[in-house]
Amino acid sequence: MALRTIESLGDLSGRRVIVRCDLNVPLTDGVVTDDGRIRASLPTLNALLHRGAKVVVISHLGRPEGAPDERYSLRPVAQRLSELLGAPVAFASDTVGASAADAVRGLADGGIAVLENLRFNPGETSKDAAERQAFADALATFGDAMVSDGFGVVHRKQASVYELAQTLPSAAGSLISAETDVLDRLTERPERPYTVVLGGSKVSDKLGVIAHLLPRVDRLLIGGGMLFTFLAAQGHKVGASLLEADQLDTVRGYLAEAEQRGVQIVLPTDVVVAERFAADAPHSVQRADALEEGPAGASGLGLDIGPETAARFAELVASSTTVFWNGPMGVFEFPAFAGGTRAVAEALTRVSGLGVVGGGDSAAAVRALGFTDDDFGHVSTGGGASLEFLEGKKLPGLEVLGWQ
Ligand SMILES: Nc1ncnc2c1ncn2[C@@H]1O[C@H](COP(=O)(O)OP(=O)(O)O)[C@@H](O)[C@H]1O
Ligand SMILES: O=C(OP(=O)(O)O)[C@H](O)COP(=O)(O)O
Repeated sequence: MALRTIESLGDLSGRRVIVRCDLNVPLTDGVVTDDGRIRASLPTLNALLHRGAKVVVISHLGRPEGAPDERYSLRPVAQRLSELLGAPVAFASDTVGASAADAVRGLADGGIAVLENLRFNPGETSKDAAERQAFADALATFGDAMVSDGFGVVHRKQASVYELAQTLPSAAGSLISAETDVLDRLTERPERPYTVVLGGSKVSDKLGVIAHLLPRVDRLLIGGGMLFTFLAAQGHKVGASLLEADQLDTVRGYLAEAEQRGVQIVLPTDVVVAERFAADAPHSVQRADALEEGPAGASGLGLDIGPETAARFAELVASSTTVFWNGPMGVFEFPAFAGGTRAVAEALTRVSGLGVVGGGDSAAAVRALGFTDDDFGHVSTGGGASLEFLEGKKLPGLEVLGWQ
């Protein structure tokens, strides 16, 4: 069954419509540094505003732990949204309290408000379905209908993604429709060679998808934070680099299975190692199987794939017909550690078939490095969500909208 569309919700003029967006954008000192996910939300928001709906936007930002935390406030995001819409956007300083109720009550037809970060409330991410439902019920008092458009979060069974869509009449927005259309092409019959490139820092989330990707892909290139768990699994030292020590056996299992299936898992042969996590940290290129300790007893920190690896990855990406890439190859936010990410991004622009970059930080990375969305086959707003979609997994945030 296909996703329910906004049309299925009937006439929305004068009705309160809650829109679940993924406005989880990078911020530095309270300033939005990449507004890609806000821009991606505009088509649905504009469509609803033009129909005269009263639009109530909800989103998470970062991973606060169920309590207010000013560092993760959506206020700067509401400000940027207002600039992009060219219209005022009301902001509520809580999510289901008095400020939210006031903001929603004050909405005119065609007006819009953003409520504070959903994850300031423990019910949003609770493991307990009853707690999630109670939070969804509180949110539901602000809407007559709900549009789900936060593609980046459809793999999360969270109150605003799942229970809320069951509680109110609900439908998918145009971003979710567009994302599923493209990713479907990668799941059904990807043209081969099909390569997946993995990196980033959400290592434990992403190691899990490898088991399901192995039967589907021809090549898996491993960079970013997760490469060190692979190196450690092969018995190499990784200094103070990111490491999931309890995943070593699992990773050894992946390496054995890949060999059996004839899938190439390509690991870095060199790594850029820094003395500390800082833009100006002294650094050097080291062999991946012999990462040296840092000076004065300090352990070295692997912050990027090395130039030899970057060239190899670029060659393997550019010679593939279908590529999905999630997760920067290194700490691209620091220019000294952006080389691997730049090389893979450039190679992805040369893919003859479909080259997709997915993930909040990955999309931000390619834009920060000077690429535009038009340079790629598709830029997805979801990293983990795309990966789980490509695994063929049933995603709660899509199933609840009628997807099968
Ligand atoms: N070797 C590394 N060590 C620490 N962090 C890394 C490393 N490589 C990449 N990163 C970080 O990974 C982050 C992005 O990871 P992630 O959130 O998983 O990607 P996405 O949002 O695209 O799914 C970036 O902020 C980047 O600095
Ligand atoms: O940034 C996100 O995912 P991504 O890093 O996988 O692209 C989404 O906003 C989901 O956030 P979460 O991984 O904290 O649930």
